[in-house]
Amino acid sequence: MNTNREEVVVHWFRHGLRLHDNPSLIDGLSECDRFYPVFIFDGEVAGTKTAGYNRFRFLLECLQDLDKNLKAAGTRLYCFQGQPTDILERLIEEWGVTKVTFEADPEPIWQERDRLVRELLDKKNVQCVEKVSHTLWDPYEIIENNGGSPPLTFSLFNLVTSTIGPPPRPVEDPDFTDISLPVSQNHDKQFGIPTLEDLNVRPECEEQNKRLVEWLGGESKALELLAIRMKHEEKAYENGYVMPNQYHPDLLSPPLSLSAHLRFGCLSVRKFYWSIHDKFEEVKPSMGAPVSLSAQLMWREYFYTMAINNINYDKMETNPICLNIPWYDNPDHEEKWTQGETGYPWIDAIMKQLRYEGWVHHVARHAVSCFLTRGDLWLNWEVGLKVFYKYLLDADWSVCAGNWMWVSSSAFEKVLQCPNCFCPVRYGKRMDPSGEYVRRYLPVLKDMPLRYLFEPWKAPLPVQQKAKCIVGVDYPKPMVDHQKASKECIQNMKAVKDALMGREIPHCAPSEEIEARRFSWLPDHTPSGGHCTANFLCDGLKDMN
Ligand SMILES: Cc1cc2nc3c(=O)[nH]c(=O)nc-3n(C[C@H](O)[C@H](O)[C@H](O)COP(=O)(O)OP(=O)(O)OC[C@H]3O[C@@H](n4cnc5c(N)ncnc54)[C@H](O)[C@@H]3O)c2cc1C
Repeated sequence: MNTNREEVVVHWFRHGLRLHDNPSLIDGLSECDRFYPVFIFDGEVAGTKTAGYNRFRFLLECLQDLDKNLKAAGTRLYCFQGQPTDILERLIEEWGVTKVTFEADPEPIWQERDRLVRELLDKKNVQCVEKVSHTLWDPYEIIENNGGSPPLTFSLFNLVTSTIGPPPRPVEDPDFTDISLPVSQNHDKQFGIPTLEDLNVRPECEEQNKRLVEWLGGESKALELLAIRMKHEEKAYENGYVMPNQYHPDLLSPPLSLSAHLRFGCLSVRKFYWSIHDKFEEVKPSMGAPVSLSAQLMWREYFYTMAINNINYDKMETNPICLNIPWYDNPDHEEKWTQGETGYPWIDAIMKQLRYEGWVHHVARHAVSCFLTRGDLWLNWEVGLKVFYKYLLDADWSVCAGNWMWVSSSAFEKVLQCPNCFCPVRYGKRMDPSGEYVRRYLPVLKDMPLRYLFEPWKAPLPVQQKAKCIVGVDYPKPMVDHQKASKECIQNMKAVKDALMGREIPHCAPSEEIEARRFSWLPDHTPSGGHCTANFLCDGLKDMN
């Protein structure tokens, strides 16, 4: 403890909305006399610039839960609105702040904000402590260990991280004892968490208020879900497989995903990683964890690392790792895709679930992103990215852009080698064999017989009449003919590929085909566990080589 001056610490929450495994918070509480936890709404923090209603609501739930947990520890969350430099400058004067701590925000879109804050703190002679805990490793350390640039392939990425060693284990829980935690009588009025109304955020559609699947933000919920998820993982390991959420895609049950909680940092990614690894060791002692055990978390890490020095990572034209593909410009098609009015029930159900609830399964994301880009509509992936940024609860600037570039063949694959696209009819039938998912999100088709559910335009008129759903009146006709559209896309892709022939492009890529198949979820099995011949794929470039 510094005996000469009172140590007054502000811990500035941005992401990392949790008390557990929070190294910068722990640092703030060590040698501290007076402590204030702060959150600043600056119009951008934690992705609020692009967030729609559901993600905003989720963020406020995270803050309410954080406030509740801080209250139990004897303090409260102090919320402000304004520019971080202005707010912090004011707090330095008013509270006599001597130290500011925060979790490093690894994405380049936050770098200018944090540079300005560091500059201010330096000028004011206030200590600044920033620690990495939103990712498993420090992305800069990975780049340094790869000779100064991000590893271009996923296998190289894994190799480099293995030379660094396993990620750090979670740190201890914070201890607030013997620290002055001032809270004013008027706290809620002065520093309370704003409501959605205060922030002028309203639902985009009425279904958002009667969601079928309830996603709740916050550390308490995240830890509860983690415990459920670990039981699910344990069962999978006992049955001889890993990555259960991907292995048996379940579109209907209550969600077991933690991606939104990871995105806001109300669950520590290191806690998740070590929970999985320790559980595997417990179930299969001395077997050695397979690489695939936490491969999904490694992809998250990979995309963060690839993006950290690339401010144009979410763009096509100015992004050095992204191929410039001459996509079509068709606002009418963009709108139909966005609204879930393509006339393909599998695609439309996914787009509705995305807008109503904010989360859709990985296979569903693949289906709609492939349909928008290289599969059918030949529209720029940036269009889809914007929609995902708005509606996805887990929308991460770098992870989302990375996945879009991948699916659209713009990066992260051996240049344009992806031979397949998904058939929006057969893929739907395969993933939703009972049709329950489509019926849940498209009630207009609830009485359509299963035989026609995924292609209702083929139903004879009396069948449509009986189902009270006339195609072209109650439900749209298909906006494109998939057979024709996908052939056109393949021709377009071939033209792009020919134009690139012989040019050396520094390109990010998976290590090999198995990995690409795993990433795209081109499975060997069906949701019900049976064998899958992958007949939902349309052959593409491989036929043309
Ligand atoms: C077009 C498109 C956009 C996507 N945008 C996002 C996004 O903005 N944010 C996001 O977290 N995921 C995104 N994903 C990846 C993936 O769909 C979700 O992470 C996954 O569906 C979350 O489900 P889960 O938690 O059950 O995954 P699990 O299989 O349980 O994986 C555990 C965690 O690993 C991470 N992860 C899993 N798959 C991926 C992946 N392909 N890339 C990077 N990280 C992954 C997530 O944090 C996830 O919670 C996107 C995928 C596609 C095809």
